[in-house]
Amino acid sequence: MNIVKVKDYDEMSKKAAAFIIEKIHRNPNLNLGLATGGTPVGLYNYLVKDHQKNGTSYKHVTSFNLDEYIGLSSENPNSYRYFMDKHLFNQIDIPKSHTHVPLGDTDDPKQQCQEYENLLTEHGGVDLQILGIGSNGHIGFNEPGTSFQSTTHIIELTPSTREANARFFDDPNEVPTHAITMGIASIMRSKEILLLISGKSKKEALTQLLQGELSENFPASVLQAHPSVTVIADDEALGKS
Ligand SMILES: O=P(O)(O)OC[C@H]1O[C@](O)(CO)[C@@H](O)[C@@H]1O
Repeated sequence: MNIVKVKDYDEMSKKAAAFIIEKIHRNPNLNLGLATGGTPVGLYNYLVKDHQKNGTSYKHVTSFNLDEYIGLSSENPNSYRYFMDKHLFNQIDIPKSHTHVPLGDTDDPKQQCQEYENLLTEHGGVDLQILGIGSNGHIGFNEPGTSFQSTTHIIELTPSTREANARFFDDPNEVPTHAITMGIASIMRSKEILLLISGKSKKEALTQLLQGELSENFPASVLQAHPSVTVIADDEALGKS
């Protein structure tokens, strides 16, 4: 794992944006894996600024998001489709038809998982996957105990994840109990991974990622076995401030 140490959230976001922009310039047809949550918001702001100022184009990029809450439609402001449209897709020139987020309000979530996994395979997989990490080590919504062999699947969110994500909802009881997430095996098939970690609340997770054993009880530990992972971590996550 290549560890890039930065001062703070802003520097992490800027570095991550530069990393992605360079990949898109090299390969305008990039298959880009995207994450939601608080961590990548600053990164997306920098991608938008760069698109407006320097004209980096996403016309030929295809995107795949990691996950979506079950039961939330794309019009629901808490859905990850809505989040992505708002923070990134509506502000750059990526064709909407090139953007993929699992459908959360489908009648058949199991079928949706299979279709999403097939879509990934049909497109030849993800070239560069952006990841955040939960305090309990989740990547995507793969909670502790998820099989390293898992492909896109339905997951029951842990109380700690629902509690952490309640900050985005008006009422904590509205946080969905289940989500569709790319599996660990789906994530591991990405050719390259960029993991962003910021803030004191992620310090233990980062320590465990770097020093802990490879275990399904800490999903992010699987990244130790991936050949091309870059981690951008700030001082607070590194325990330096
Ligand atoms: O960035 P946050 O909000 O701390 O969330 C951590 C991770 O958990 C998730 O919310 C679950 O998908 C991811 O989007 C994110 O990478």
